[in-house]
Amino acid sequence: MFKVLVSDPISDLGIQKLADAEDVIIDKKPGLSEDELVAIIGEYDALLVRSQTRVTPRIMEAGKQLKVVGRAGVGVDNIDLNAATQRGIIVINAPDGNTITTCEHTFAMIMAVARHIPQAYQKTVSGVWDRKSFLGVELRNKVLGVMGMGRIGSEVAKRAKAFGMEIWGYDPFLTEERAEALGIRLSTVDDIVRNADFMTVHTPLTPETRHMIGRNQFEVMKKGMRIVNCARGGIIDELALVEAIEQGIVAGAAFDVFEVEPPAADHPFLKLPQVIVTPHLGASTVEAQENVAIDVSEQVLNILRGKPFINAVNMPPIPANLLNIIQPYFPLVEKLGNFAAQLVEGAVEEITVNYSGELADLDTQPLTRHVVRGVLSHHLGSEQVNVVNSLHLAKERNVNIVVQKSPLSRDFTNLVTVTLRSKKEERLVAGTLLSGYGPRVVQIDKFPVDVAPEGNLILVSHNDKPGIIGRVGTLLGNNDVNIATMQVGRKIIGGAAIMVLSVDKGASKEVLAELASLADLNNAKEINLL
Ligand SMILES: NC(=O)c1ccc[n+]([C@@H]2O[C@H](COP(=O)([O-])OP(=O)(O)OC[C@H]3O[C@@H](n4cnc5c(N)ncnc54)[C@H](O)[C@@H]3O)[C@@H](O)[C@H]2O)c1
Ligand SMILES: O=C(O)[C@H](O)COP(=O)(O)O
Repeated sequence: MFKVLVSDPISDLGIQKLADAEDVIIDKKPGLSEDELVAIIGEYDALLVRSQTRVTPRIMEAGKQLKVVGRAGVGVDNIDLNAATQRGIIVINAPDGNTITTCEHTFAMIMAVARHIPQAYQKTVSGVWDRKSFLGVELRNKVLGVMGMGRIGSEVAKRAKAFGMEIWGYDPFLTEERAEALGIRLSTVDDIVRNADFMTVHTPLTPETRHMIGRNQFEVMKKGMRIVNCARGGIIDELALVEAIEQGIVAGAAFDVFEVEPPAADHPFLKLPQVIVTPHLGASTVEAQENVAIDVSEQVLNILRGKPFINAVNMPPIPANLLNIIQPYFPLVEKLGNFAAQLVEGAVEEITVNYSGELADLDTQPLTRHVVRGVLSHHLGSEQVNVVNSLHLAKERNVNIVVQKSPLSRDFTNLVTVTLRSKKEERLVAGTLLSGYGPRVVQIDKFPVDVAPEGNLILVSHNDKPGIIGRVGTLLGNNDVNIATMQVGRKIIGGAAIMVLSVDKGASKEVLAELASLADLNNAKEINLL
């Protein structure tokens, strides 16, 4: 049974599928402090949050069973991604579910700041009929600067065009072609602050975007600018904005998000009549909350059940078409890594993965993560290592990872070769996915073999001499070790050879030692690939 803790208010309808799953128990405990979370998180496999819960390193540390933190929304700045990656905790978000809702809120803010709607409402309900103080401006023919042309920024731009606005956009990934397709002008931050009548920010908060609109920008800003922030507090320097309002540079501002949330009671935004505020409501619609909760629940369920998932933010995304091709290789390559790790003597210093054949043309990084997981889990345990932290753990241990690609594969359509180098030796295991037969190990060191990488295997290195197979079989039989299959590989008659036996149950250390002491037998090793 998987236990899931929901620590923020998340749509009940959205998490219904998770709640209905027969292998999941959900506990809803919104509003817990960090200490309270630390005290209970140890019993949970998954944590579902919105933006309120700060998922700190302490919480991750205490979450000994925690496999996934699901963010029902976009921003993950409340989750310590480094701590999650180090512990192999997958962090996923729901990036698409609240795009339109947040775009619509942004537009509501643009309209409200253009027409003083909240201020006028307040005065009217207080009994004052004031038709003079709230002269607004039209949106038509005004320049709207959009910083960040991602999901929300692009939707805002589309709607602004319908209002007859001219859109100037800035985004490091915005190309001339895309700008043209969107019908907007590709600009810079400087162009926008100098020329726009309205400006709206839709970037994440990063070291680069923190205070991207600050004193320097306000100094050169077009007088009478109206500014909207429905993205993240801190993209616009709040104190510099207050100064710019007081100096008459900025005519109005609409903020949904703040550098510190909730803002202190004496925050100048709450006093200035030119500033309108909402309490981080950008994503707060019935539809968006259902969407993000459904998206995140589905992925959390996939992760808990060991199925493929999308939207992990602490590992690169795998496009669906690539995933379809490489997913069947995940178990194979992980087993190759694990096989090689059990073969090699001494601490692994380098893992070389060679992809040949059709795989060589693809992005193989997800496969490499699985290979490394297979290698490291031999010593660190499969619970400790997963595809999120495998590369990180290898780097931490100074294990060098080399990836090679050879488009031509002589005997197989696809071949993955894993070579492990330690101070003592270098060992190689290669495998392929054979249509109709599944994963096969087709080479061990220099010897061609054909072995299914599963269960208990005994690997014997010996000299190719008559009678060896019989002696090995008799010894194992006498010790109640039943041989299911046997493969012998050699390069030349009478030379060095290997024997790979799949056995129904593992052999004891004593039996392996006895095997190794047989005449013409050099080594016997058990490989466990359960
Ligand atoms: N107020 C809310 O409730 C609410 C709801 C949803 C999203 N958000 C926030 O809105 C923001 C945008 O969300 P999104 O879904 O559109 O994200 P997105 O990832 O689709 O878009 C962000 C864009 O910002 C761009 N960017 C990054 N650095 C930049 C820089 N220095 N200058 C200009 N552009 C830069 C990226 O290239 C990207 O295209 C995020 O901060 C998100 O957390 C807020
Ligand atoms: O990043 C987001 O998705 C928004 O900021 C929404 O946050 P919320 O889920 O706390 O409303």
